[in-house]
Amino acid sequence: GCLSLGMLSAQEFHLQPTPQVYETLQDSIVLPDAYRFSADVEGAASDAVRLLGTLLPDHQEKADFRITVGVKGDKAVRKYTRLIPSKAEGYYLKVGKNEIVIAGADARGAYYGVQTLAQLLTLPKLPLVEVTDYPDIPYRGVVEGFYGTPWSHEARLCQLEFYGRNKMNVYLYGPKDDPYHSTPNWRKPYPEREAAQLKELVDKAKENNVIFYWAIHPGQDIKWNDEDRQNLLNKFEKMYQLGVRGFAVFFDDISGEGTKADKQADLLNYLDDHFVKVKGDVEPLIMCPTEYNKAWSNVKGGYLTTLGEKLNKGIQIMWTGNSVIATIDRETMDFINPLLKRKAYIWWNFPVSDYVRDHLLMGPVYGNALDIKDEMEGFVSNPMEHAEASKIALYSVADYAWNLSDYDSDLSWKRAIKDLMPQHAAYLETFAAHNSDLGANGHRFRREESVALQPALEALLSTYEKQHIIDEDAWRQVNEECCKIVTASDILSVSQENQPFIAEITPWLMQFKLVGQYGEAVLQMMRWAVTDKTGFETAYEHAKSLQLLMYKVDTSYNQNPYQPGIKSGSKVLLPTFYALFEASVGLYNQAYQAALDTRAVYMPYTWNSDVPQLAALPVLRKGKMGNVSPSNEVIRWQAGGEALLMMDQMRTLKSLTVDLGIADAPKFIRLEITADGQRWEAIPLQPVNGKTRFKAEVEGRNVQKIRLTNITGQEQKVYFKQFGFEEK
Ligand SMILES: CCCCCN1[C@H](CO)[C@@H](O)[C@@H](O)[C@@H]1CC(=O)NC
Repeated sequence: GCLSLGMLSAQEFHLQPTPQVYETLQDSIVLPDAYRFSADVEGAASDAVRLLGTLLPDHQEKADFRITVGVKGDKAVRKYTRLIPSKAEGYYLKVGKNEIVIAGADARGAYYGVQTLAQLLTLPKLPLVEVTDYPDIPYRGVVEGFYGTPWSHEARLCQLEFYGRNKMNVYLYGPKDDPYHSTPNWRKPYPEREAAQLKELVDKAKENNVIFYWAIHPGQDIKWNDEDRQNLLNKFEKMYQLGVRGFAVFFDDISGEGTKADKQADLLNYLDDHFVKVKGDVEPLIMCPTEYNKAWSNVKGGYLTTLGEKLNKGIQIMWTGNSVIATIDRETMDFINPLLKRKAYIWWNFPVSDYVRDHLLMGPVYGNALDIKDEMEGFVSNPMEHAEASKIALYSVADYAWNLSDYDSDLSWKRAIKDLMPQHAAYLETFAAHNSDLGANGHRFRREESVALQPALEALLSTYEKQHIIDEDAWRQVNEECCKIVTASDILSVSQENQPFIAEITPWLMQFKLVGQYGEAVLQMMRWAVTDKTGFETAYEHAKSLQLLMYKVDTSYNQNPYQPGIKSGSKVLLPTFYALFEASVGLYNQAYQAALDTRAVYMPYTWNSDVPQLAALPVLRKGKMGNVSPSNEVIRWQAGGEALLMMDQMRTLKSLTVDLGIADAPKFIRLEITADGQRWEAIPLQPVNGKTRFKAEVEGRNVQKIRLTNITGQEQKVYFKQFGFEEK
């Protein structure tokens, strides 16, 4: 089941999202167990009344305490009319000595007033308050629009409850890898089971006052003809019969015919005129353009202006910002709104991680401007495929979109963590603080990481590298944090507080613990590098073993074909420990005339050669790929000269490529592999591109070593352009 709201103490209590106006008197009441109730239960406040019913005991006619719930215009709240904000989804909430009043500007406003009361009721005593509240951004929520494993049905049900509690009113169903959402099966109705699940989601959304939008992604193969127009109408009709009352058409990430603005506009206007307007009880249509960010748009080409001019005014148009992954500011909105001739509906690509799948994005939501509440029609977040882990960011997106000017990213982040795991919040904060950056990525979008520890890490490293001395205060802080990391990882990994969440992050918890232990070992190495030879050597062995353990986690879990593996503390923490490892080994080697391997990152591959110019080339590993860094000089490869690539253990290969810059390499260089280090087998080099690149057929072969030998009996001049392989 989904998580219920944790009990918070009064002083750390904070309403979520932050209300526009919140007055609290220093007094509080104990809610009586009997109260008189007045509301138009059949009226617009029915959702609010139902939710209230789950929070309070049944009411009784004869009682002094009065609870009133209504929507502007209802008799029950007539006398509060001027206190109700005249803003969509606004509400007035009062907790007085003898009464509670919840008066909504509309149905959802009344519901949100009860959600706020629900939070107040988690306090030990109910404070006397007056809240006048409403959302800055009309549409706030989530677009499940990522590539990767779509969220499970259970995860979605939990999400919808979370949105209700956090006053998010939008969930857009659009998982890129759902075959019935996108090409080629968008024309087909959902099979029985999926249809039933969607209906359940629609009902759950309604229960939580969330508009469930079903999105279709037809652009890759849509034909601009009556047949496909009818196919789309039919599919929408099917979804309408399942209860869907919100529809979207996504034209993102497509190519070809489907990208034409005028055709897209005609289709959408048709759907608007012949479906949305005909039904009468369907939300305004949402569309995602093909040019959905500034970097990918060509204003002169007229795509955006065509949409802006042609699309019916009521249709909402999505936008991700100045690039696919970007924070949103005034300049962003000043660019796009005039082109669309309406306020853009922001599709914010965070915390989506489908382009950095080996990283979790658990850090604060920051960087979006606080002064643009009047420039956006909507603000929805595209999350990670990890539903529970995404809640930290989503909590803050809800906070931001409801009340921009009061938004505080760090306070919101801390509250999000407490909301997700009230009991183990401190441990989760340790984990989230160091698992927030994306690593290098094609979108060049980065996030801060290990912010609180950074000064100590920097002090420790610079002092040690420059003066070979230990900054004791920094050393202590870092050591304390490493200890917290190890503790937090273990406690979280067995926490029963939110098991679906722990299941999502377990591989990262394993890695995070190893990072903490590695830090501890490296700190010991620093301590003993020149003072305790055996102590250092033990710590060194331990650090090396931890490097191998981290490598094993990184190559065993989450082996997706995009960004395989499990990265943790990847931006600041681990790189600092690597640097301290190398520095301390350097000091030790100097102090004891030793030659310990200073390489910090576990490397399963070793390269050496008796060809002088080849010997020094570094070997690199990325996931399952290994390659020797190319050389851009002419290599004088002596007769019989060899180059050897050795694995730390037997490994199964998938492919191997060689390019020596000469077309007849097979005549000069023999390539051999061995599984046991004794028996070698020559593998023919087959031309790949008819030029100088060759591949060796090694698919499925178990290999311990790979050898390249100059068999011509005389020196050869070649280029070492490529020597790479991929493990299975
Ligand atoms: C080639 C696709 C690049 C951009 C794709 N972005 C997201 C980030 O990876 C991905 O989740 C996909 O759904 C989304 C498309 C998008 O941003 N649409 C407005």
